[in-house]
Amino acid sequence: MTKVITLGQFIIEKQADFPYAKGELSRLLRDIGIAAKIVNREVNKAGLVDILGDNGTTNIQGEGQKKLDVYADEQFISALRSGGECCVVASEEHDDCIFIDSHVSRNAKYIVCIDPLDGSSNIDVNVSVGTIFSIYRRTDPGGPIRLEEVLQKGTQQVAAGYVIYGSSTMLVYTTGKGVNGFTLDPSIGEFCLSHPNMRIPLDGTIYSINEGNYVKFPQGVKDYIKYCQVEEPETNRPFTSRYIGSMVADVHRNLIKGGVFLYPTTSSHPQGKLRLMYECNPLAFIIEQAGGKATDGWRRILDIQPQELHERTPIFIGSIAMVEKVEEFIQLKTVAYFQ
Ligand SMILES: O=P(O)(O)OC[C@H]1O[C@](O)(COP(=O)(O)O)[C@@H](O)[C@@H]1O
Ligand SMILES: [Mg+2]
Ligand SMILES: [Mg+2]
Repeated sequence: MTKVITLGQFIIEKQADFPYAKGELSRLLRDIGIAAKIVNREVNKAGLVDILGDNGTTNIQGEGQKKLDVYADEQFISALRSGGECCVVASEEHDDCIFIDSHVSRNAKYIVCIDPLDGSSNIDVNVSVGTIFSIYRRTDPGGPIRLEEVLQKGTQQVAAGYVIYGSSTMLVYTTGKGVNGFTLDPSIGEFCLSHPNMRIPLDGTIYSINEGNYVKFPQGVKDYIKYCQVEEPETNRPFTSRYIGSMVADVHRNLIKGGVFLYPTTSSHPQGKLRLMYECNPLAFIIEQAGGKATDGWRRILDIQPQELHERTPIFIGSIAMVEKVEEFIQLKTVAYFQ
């Protein structure tokens, strides 16, 4: 009988890795786990409760908010507010930071950036969706919180993770010492360690991009897609195209099977579509910790200095060999173009 290790037990156990830890980060991860269970409960019965469809509101991205976007946002913020370890939340669903000034969190030193519900276009059609979170420590504890303390580079993350609400519900996270995955066992209501020390294959045969935008892509990306589709058995090509349309689910698949997820600039999204602070940085931290790579075609995602809360970036993330091939095409094309 394999020993069941719950998320709570694992977090406490791993706390020993951090000599100065006082349990605050552990409690913060616990709070996120609790909110994930509550959101999971609604996702699982979405068709039976009034949680499908549009909320009739728009967020700062100009995107229509889904009822589940708003519900998930409320659950995570309320768990972080009552948990007491978080002093400010930056959420996809709020224009500005939410400063948590409750008596329990007065001395809280953690900052959470969150995409409460990722893959909104898949909510109503019962396809995997997720939650993505990124955690930073305050840089100037004691003083009034300033936006600069939120706009830290991805390299400064102390933890990051995602929840995937799919055929099973999993929580995958890192604190900079490897990546571990936990599956929710509904019979005991606990996330249990199911994927210890996750490693992404160095190479793969899956490419993941919304080819419907092909005409809008930079030439280098178009050339890479053509490269993937060439018949050449020695290099396992043509590769397999897989695109779920929920970043969490596409990146999770590639983490397990190998592959590359691409969301480049397009003529409709000249900066890229996906958000640096609560989509790209946390997933880049996880994939790097699992032995993969994440870039914007030129720079390491984690080295980008954020300027705004909701700024976007192009992203190429996954197996090292595949991401480096994408970079080759992007940089080659660009260099040739300017000569
Ligand atoms: O429909 P597109 O343009 O392919 O975009 C899909 C991408 O947009 C997203 O849905 C954006 O995230 P949100 O759903 O959190 O806004 C990603 O999960 C996904 O990878
Ligand atoms: Mg998202
Ligand atoms: Mg979202």
